[in-house]
Amino acid sequence: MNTLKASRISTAAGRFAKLIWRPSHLVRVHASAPPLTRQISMDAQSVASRLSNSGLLRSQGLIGGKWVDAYDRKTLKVYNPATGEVVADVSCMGGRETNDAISSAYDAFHSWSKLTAAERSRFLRRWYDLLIAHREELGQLITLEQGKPLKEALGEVSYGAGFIEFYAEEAKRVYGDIIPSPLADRRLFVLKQPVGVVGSITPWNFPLAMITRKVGPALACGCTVVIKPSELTPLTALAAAELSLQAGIPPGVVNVVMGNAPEIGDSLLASTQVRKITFTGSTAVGKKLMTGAGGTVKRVSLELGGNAPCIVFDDADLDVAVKGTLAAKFRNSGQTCVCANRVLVQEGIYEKFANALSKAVQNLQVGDGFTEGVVQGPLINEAAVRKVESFIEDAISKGAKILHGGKRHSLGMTFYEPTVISDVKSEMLLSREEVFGPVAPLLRFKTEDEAIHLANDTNAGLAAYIFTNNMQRSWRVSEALEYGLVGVNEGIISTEVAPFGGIKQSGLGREGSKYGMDEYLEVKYVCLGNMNSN
Ligand SMILES: NC(=O)c1ccc[n+]([C@@H]2O[C@H](COP(=O)([O-])OP(=O)(O)OC[C@H]3O[C@@H](n4cnc5c(N)ncnc54)[C@H](O)[C@@H]3O)[C@@H](O)[C@H]2O)c1
Ligand SMILES: O=CCCC(=O)O
Repeated sequence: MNTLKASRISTAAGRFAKLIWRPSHLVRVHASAPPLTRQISMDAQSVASRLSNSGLLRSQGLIGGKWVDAYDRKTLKVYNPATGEVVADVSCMGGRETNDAISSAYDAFHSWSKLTAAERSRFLRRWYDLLIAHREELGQLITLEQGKPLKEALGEVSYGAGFIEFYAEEAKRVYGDIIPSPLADRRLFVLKQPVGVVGSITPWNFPLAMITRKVGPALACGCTVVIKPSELTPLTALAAAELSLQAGIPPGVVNVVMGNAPEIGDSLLASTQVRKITFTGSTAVGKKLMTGAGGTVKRVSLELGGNAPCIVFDDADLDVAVKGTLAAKFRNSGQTCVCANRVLVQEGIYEKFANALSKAVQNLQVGDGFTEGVVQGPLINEAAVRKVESFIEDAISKGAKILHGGKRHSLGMTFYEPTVISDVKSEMLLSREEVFGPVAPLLRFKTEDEAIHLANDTNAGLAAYIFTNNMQRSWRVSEALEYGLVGVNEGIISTEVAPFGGIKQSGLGREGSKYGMDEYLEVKYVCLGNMNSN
């Protein structure tokens, strides 16, 4: 049995919370409440049995406030990627269950949207409190089905719950407008109203936060939701949904279906009752959904893949650049959409930076996310490892050199060695596509203009990072980068209070912050005429 130290975080001071990544973990730190530390001991099996006793290990879908099996009783298996063991059999649903979930959400919309903002806010706040009260179980569940180290998983729970807290507050700030009328006998108003039923489709890499980032603002605005989590990681979504019921959120406001993804997606797209699709995942699936939404002219928000450049200039502080790159690249074993995908290094600092990064990467401990000290978990599945292998083979065949790692880890399963690879060129797969694994490819550049050109030479436009001590350069380059998010001398920039989203083929719309509310609101213009009559 492993002994593990988990950081426990107070629920106070949420607004001042920020995400940080230390080589050893990702946690959300609260300004006024230092984390307490306590010992917990566990292995995957004892975690599963404890979760089962807590009532949070659910295996059925949630439709209209009831836990239901797939109508044909089919199930699908959820695996622990660190061990290959089956964690649970969950309902494998399809179109019929999705249609019922949509009807439940549609019925619930009429009453939920009519609550006062303060009432919806209180429901969300109670949900947030429960997510935080069950932080440890939720963190364990994330590690169990997704594989990330427990400390990172606990960080995700705080981050994910933060969206519910933030939007509990934001619910009360949906303001309309009064427009000065061009005609004396008219008054012009703008109302903001909820979009309606929202279909929310999410990936496996952040099993909680990618859901709460959508559902928080949707519920705050008065919308109801049908959630379709990834089939690889449905357990966290189901546990969060169970807590939404415990928070008193009325039946039908939150529904969860999972199983046959294309069938569920098609039902959501075809329904005229679903007024919006919000999707986080690959660009390929996002494009399909965007096309499909055209049939019923639904609103669409898309958070898609990235190809983040991390630019290290000669004038950067070497330690800051190495620490920031390590954080931006190796968080969740390289499996985040904002992970640095290409590290562009100016020629004057290239050798020093390559050596320092390789040295730092040697210290990243790989293993089961429940083992103390582990900072790199397994990749999600065999296909993910094969993708990394093929990208490395492609790069080596075209002249790149491995500085550290470069192969499967001796632990087997889907563990891959944290890798630094130099002499990467822009025509290699590592530069063209998202590797989604623990590989830092180093590319050399000479001038600022060349770095900007290389960085923008992609269809993606999600996150970019710059390391420089020159203030003017940091402004110039931030403005020139065709990306939705830019980190300057910082490798972890996500927080619920700031807008998150991409441009170009990385997506449409923003999540988090006050801007995240607009995605779930319609603007209605009301003209009040004949004002001069008695
Ligand atoms: N921009 C962001 O905020 C963000 C965040 C996390 C992940 N991502 C991206 O997600 C990708 C990794 O996640 P993934 O492998 O789960 O992506 P994916 O596109 O394969 O799957 C995402 C979700 O879509 C569902 N899906 C697949 N086919 C579908 C269909 N035809 N109709 C409806 N739903 C369908 C999946 O079951 C899953 O729930 C990466 O490209 C990553 O960059 C982006
Ligand atoms: O993988 C995408 C989300 C990562 C984040 O929110 O920082």
